[in-house]
Amino acid sequence: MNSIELPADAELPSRHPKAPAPGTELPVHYQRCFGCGDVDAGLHLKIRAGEGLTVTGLFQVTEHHQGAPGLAHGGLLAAAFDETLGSLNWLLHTTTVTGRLETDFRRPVPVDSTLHILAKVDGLAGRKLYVSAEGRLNAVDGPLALTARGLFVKVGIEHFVKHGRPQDIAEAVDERGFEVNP
Ligand SMILES: CCCCCCCC/C=C\CCCCCCCC(=O)SCCNC(=O)CCNC(=O)[C@H](O)C(C)(C)COP(=O)(O)OP(=O)(O)OC[C@H]1O[C@@H](n2cnc3c(N)ncnc32)[C@H](O)[C@@H]1OP(=O)(O)O
Repeated sequence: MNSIELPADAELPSRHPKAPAPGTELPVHYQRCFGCGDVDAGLHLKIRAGEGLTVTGLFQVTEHHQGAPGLAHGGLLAAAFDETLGSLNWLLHTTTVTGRLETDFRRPVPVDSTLHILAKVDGLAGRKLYVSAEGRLNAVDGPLALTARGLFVKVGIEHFVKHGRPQDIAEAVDERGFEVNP
């Protein structure tokens, strides 16, 4: 498939009336999520609702996240973007999964950096949610390290029930009654 281009018929969706207020730290959507959950080797992302259709993510890069010596692994950086972009769901009260994610690595990210990620919704066309993000080193206006564009696709809860491992689905149901955006 081709690069992600916002189609001409895409529209900016509305912020859901019950979206978390700007500045609110978003809840963990699933305790065993690699991106935001309580997973030893996970990313432990802290994500907050922003103004409008934006969220901000903080990724503290540790020695456990290396690819090259002293530098963050590119796949983990892409994962941090995937999670932060996915969290835009909280603002729309939708459930989407990543269809396509393009990541541009513009500057190395050293261990001990804090990556400041700003993600936004660019448009919705049918089930396709177009999103983008940038990541800066150590400050919201720090050096630009990564940019990304994503295409997320709306799915129903049955997507997870059908494809997920049964014991994990059961655990997720116990955790939050399968309410995606309570
Ligand atoms: C208790 C748990 C509940 C969880 C709830 C979460 C919400 C909570 C809030 C916050 C959480 C944040 C969590 C973020 C975590 C990070 C996100 C992830 O890691 S997601 C996992 C990785 N992704 C996948 O596993 C998808 C695997 N792929 C699929 O399942 C399918 O391919 C899917 C659903 C993406 C599409 O399949 P189709 O059969 O439903 O639909 P078709 O017709 O193929 O696509 C729909 C449209 O999208 C386009 N499309 C699909 N994939 C595309 C691609 N790769 N590139 C371009 N276009 C694509 C198609 O061309 C089509 O477009 P046209 O409507 O015809 O115009």
